[in-house]
Amino acid sequence: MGPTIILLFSGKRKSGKDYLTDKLKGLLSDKCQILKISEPIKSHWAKMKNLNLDDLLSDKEYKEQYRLEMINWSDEMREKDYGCFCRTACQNAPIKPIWIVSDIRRKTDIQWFKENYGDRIKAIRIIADDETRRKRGFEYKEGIDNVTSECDLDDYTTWDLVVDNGRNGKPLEEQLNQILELIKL
Ligand SMILES: Nc1ncnc2c1ncn2[C@@H]1O[C@H](COP(=O)(O)OP(=O)(O)O)[C@@H](O)[C@H]1O
Ligand SMILES: C[C@@](O)(CCOP(=O)(O)OP(=O)(O)O)CC(=O)O
Repeated sequence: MGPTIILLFSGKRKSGKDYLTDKLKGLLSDKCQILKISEPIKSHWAKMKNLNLDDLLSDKEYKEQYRLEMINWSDEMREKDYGCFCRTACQNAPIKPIWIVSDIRRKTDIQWFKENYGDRIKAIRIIADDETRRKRGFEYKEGIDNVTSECDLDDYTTWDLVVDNGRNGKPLEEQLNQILELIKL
């Protein structure tokens, strides 16, 4: 059976993917499950390097030390099987009416979900101005912020919804209601 709708969230570092999806989870409660494509990547890295997985999964600075090597390793894996991390994230997920995937980063992520879940998916882009991102702790890094991991969806145009979570954004409640409207369609 699987979920009836899958919300795919994409956005640059510190745009607010985890923030908004956590708030959404608070509204949808046990009708939804948050999935992270980065979870299997970070689990592998935590095991390989004996790292703290909870800290890797948090928004702490800790994960930034390992981001580049996780990007490079995971890109090598995707070369062989572009949906490997999407598949792992989904196969471990409990079946709920709504899945929220909080960290879509590549066109191949969207491609895999379209191939496997068809018209049940809704793609949502979260944007935030650089000043706001910087206030949230973002620092531009060459080799991180100018590569596929952060840029592959910059030219993707067929979003079901774009949410501005920056200084020009609507109040949080309005942002969340826009997303909930997608679920009703
Ligand atoms: N609208 C907002 N209001 C207040 N704090 C926010 C908002 N959006 C994001 N944040 C905070 O900014 C930081 C980065 O947000 P996060 O969701 O972790 O970004 P991302 O997952 O896109 O990297 C977090 O500390 C989060 O709590
Ligand atoms: C190797 C990664 O999966 C690490 C992703 O870590 P997070 O999902 O924690 O990133 P942000 O929340 O945007 O800061 C990125 C990738 O290219 O797959």
